Amino acid sequence: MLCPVSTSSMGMLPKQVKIVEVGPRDGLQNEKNVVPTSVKIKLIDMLSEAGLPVIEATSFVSPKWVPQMADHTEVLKGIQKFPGINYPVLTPNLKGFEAAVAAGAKEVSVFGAASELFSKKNINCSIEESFQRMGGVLEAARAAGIPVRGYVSCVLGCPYEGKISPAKVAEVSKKLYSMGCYEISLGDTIGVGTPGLMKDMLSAVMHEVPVAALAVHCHDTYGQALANTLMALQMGVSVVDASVAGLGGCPYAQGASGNLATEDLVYMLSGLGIHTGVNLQKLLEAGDFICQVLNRKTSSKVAQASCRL
Ligand SMILES: CC(C)(COP(=O)([O-])OP(=O)([O-])OC[C@H]1O[C@@H](n2cnc3c(N)ncnc32)[C@H](O)[C@@H]1OP(=O)([O-])[O-])[C@@H](O)C(=O)NCCC(=O)NCCSC(=O)C[C@@](C)(O)CC(=O)[O-]
Repeated sequence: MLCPVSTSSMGMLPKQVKIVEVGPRDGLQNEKNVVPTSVKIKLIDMLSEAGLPVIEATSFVSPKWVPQMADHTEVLKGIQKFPGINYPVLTPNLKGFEAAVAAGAKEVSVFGAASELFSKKNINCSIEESFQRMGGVLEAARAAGIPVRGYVSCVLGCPYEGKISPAKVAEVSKKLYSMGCYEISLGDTIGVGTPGLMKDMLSAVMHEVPVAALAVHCHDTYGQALANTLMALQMGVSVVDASVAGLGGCPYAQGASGNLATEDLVYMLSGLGIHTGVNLQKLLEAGDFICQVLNRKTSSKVAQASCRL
């Protein structure tokens, strides 16, 4: 069993971090070969066993756009629902929301972007039009008593527009928060950010949205995901998205690679004395399971190191 070495003081850090596991959705949506539904269900059940408090199970998007998520209903209905664990799903529009609710979803996420071009590529509409669409989902969710999380993509850079201004990220985040999203997840979709950029972006967003309602969602393309996450934690963020084995990538974000590996995040947080409630050993087993099925080497450094022990 791995034992992270504890550090002494790291300045202001949260005592507890909520990890949002996005592997079954963000991690698998970009896979070329169809991942069997039974494998997705087993992965989610193993992640539940590992104690992740939130597991994003699937997405109710158009199967023409993301074929890998076409089995959303079977996945959501097939998983074991552990008490105290949330299983949110992505819903881009009312059609997706209604299908998600019919399949038993108790929480949904809407997703927008701070980049016009990315918005167009990912959801086929402008940022302004996306507010209308998300507004429809939020209204229906409010009536049904379903909490909604909001994603903002490209917060530290866009594959099509390049640099994105912190002011634009703050504007989109403020809008989603004011429309009723209880939490805003800030996505470095293509993993180009560095801690300095994270600090500037978060400083701008925190003027508009309370830090308690913010989460970070870092991809690791340039190996910066853990450093960027630590910067966010030092600024008071206490919700972090991560993906088992570092799987991930958005099919509509050129150059996007895997997310921050959940195993690496748990190891770091444990070493900092920050509570997550996650059992690292069971998480490693879940990562090992999905990597074997996908015939893929894990991207988690902690998982790689644990194999050598
Ligand atoms: C939003 C749309 C649907 C617009 O797509 P569109 O083509 O503009 O939509 P439409 O309303 O014209 O519909 C086209 C067809 O799709 C169907 N359709 C329409 N909606 C649904 C639905 N919900 N479920 C099932 N089917 C649907 C609809 O019925 C119709 O079918 P047809 O008449 O041609 O047979 C499309 O662009 C889409 O599904 N995009 C999703 C893309 C996606 O999933 N991207 C990855 C997730 S975001 C991400 O990964 C980033 C994140 C969150 O992780 C954070 C980060 O890292 O930055």
